[in-house]
Amino acid sequence: MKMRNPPVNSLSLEFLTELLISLEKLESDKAFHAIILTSDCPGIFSAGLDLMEMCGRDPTHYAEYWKAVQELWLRFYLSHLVVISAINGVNAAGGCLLALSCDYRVLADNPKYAMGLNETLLGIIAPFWFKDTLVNTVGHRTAERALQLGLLFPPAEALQVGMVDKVVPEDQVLSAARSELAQWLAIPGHARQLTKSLMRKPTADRLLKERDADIQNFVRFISRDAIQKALRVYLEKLKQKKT
Ligand SMILES: CC/C=C\C/C=C\C/C=C\CCC/C=C/C(=O)SCCNC(=O)CCNC(=O)[C@H](O)C(C)(C)COP(=O)(O)OP(=O)(O)OC[C@H]1O[C@@H](n2cnc3c(N)ncnc32)[C@H](O)[C@@H]1OP(=O)(O)O
Repeated sequence: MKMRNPPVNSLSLEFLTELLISLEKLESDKAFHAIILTSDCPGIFSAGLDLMEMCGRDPTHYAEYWKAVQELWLRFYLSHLVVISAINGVNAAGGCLLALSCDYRVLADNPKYAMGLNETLLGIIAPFWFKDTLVNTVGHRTAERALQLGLLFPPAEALQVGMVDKVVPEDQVLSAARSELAQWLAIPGHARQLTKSLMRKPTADRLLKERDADIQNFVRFISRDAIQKALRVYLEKLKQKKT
């Protein structure tokens, strides 16, 4: 699955919906057993959630958007397919969440390709299920520091803290993901799937039990004047970077 939403693969409502539909199609076709998730945007895996979806819109839109974000995470996190990410670019916040929801992560060795949950740098916070997904991957202490500081880890550090499983030269990221896949596909499918569910269901259930409350929290939080201002300032900084 090659993500293509130029220029930065931001996860707009439309793009989230496309990803969901693609995932559902693959999952319902018995011929498919695995996905390699990668990017078609040079140097960028994903810039995360689309800030334009969270800025200057009305509460109904925020609620619809957040429901789609939840849905995408739940579907990827609990997918019965083997999902491996071949991370071939910078990968921020919501994009990093997507990679963390995969079964295995290969990152291209380029110092520009940092990844992490950097929400605090924008003046927002990573929701509890983003946090849980990170804790499940790197452990509590590393997650606590990374989340508070909004750290984006370059490849060597991402490997060291366990955010990714392998770092390879840029031109080998897909072939490394394919080689890894062979090992996962050699395991009897039902045993692997049940084990994945055993490991992940408690985390997913936390959100499933509070889905509506989580949407309301998000809408309340993102609608605050101070948060809207912080997002506008961040977007402005991104634009000014060019001049
Ligand atoms: C008490 C509280 C209770 C409950 C709380 C409940 C909920 C919590 C609340 C909120 C949770 C929200 C969680 C949010 C998750 C996210 O994912 S936020 C997004 C974070 N992403 C980033 O910080 C990355 C930002 N982008 C970049 O750093 C860079 O763009 C890049 C390194 C990815 C690429 O750099 P360049 O190649 O140099 O490209 P440009 O920077 O010039 O960008 C091109 C173009 O794209 C626009 N853009 C970039 N990122 C985004 C984005 N995420 N969304 C929308 N648009 C983006 C950028 O502005 C440029 O636009 P133009 O200038 O060309 O118009």
